[in-house]
Amino acid sequence: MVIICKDIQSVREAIHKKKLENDKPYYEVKVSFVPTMGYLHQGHLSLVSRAKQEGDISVVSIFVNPTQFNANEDLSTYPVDIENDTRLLESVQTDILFLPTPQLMYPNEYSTYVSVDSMDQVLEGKARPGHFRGVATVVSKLLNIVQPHSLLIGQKDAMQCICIRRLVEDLNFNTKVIVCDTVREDNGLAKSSRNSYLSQEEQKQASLINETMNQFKNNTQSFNNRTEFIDALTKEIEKNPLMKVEYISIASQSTGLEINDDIYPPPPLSNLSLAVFFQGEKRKTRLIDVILF
Ligand SMILES: Nc1ncnc2c1ncn2[C@@H]1O[C@H](COP(=O)(O)OP(=O)(O)OP(=O)(O)O)[C@@H](O)[C@H]1O
Ligand SMILES: CC(C)(CO)[C@@H](O)C(=O)[O-]
Ligand code: BAL
Repeated sequence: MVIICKDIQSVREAIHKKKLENDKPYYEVKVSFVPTMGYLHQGHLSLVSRAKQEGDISVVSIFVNPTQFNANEDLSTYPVDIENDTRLLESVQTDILFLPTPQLMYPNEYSTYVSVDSMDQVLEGKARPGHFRGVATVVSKLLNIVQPHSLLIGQKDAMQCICIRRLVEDLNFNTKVIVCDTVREDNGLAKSSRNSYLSQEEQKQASLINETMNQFKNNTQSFNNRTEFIDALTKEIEKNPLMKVEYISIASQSTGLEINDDIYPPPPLSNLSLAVFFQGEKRKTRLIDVILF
């Protein structure tokens, strides 16, 4: 059974007890941590499986972090299903689930924020002002609470990975950051909690995003420069009238900053990432994806 902890003291005690119960000497027992916003899917579970390989105690948090949402984003409607999440976490033998409330994480007098300044320059940071400040703040708090040896995050959120790596290095957290591959549907659509906003038919249409990204990545020689590449990819995706490209980025995998215009084709291992608004029948959904050149 997964141990469910709703406050900071109890999650620290649960980790301490698990360390004592382990056959290894206390200071050799390793804790792996997977922070999430819940409504779990196979992408999240792949991180937990990796966490179990990396450490002796697996801790997952579910917290829909208000500070990383803008006023016009979907904080109030973000999908929640703690019962099903708990079942899924038990199916992969998670040891501890931390379930804080907004009031616990941000009490009334709360006033400290962590900003990774370089994230203001990356396209995802410009598109979501304040978002990475919220991510960096909550991840710092969670790392201080759980004090894990390793932190497992998903490559799908490529700019978030850059933000968290920078944060961990700059603030000397004693934690190894492990970035895990994106888990996809059979048709290539990256698994995401927000896919639940789309119908099955809409998800099928959304899978064209990844298919088109891969086609373009394999055809860089058909374009003279990066502007032509990005314009053509935008046009191709927007052939579907339900899809509107927010941005397409060709960026360094380590900084998230755009690769210089005169460097074309993009160097191996740079990121091709994007955000697309999908106007579904029920609502508009912001989808992101990333592949490597
Ligand atoms: N398809 C996926 N494959 C691997 N990891 C993933 C995938 N989707 C999300 N993750 C990772 O799981 C962690 C928690 O993410 P989160 O709870 O926001 O899920 P999400 O599906 O990305 O949600 P959203 O739809 O809101 O973007 C993050 O490190 C994220 O990168
Ligand atoms: C890392 C994270 C849990 C911080 O709230 C969130 O941004 C997410 O789920 O990717
Ligand atoms: N996985 C990303 C969380 C967010 O979009 O806020």
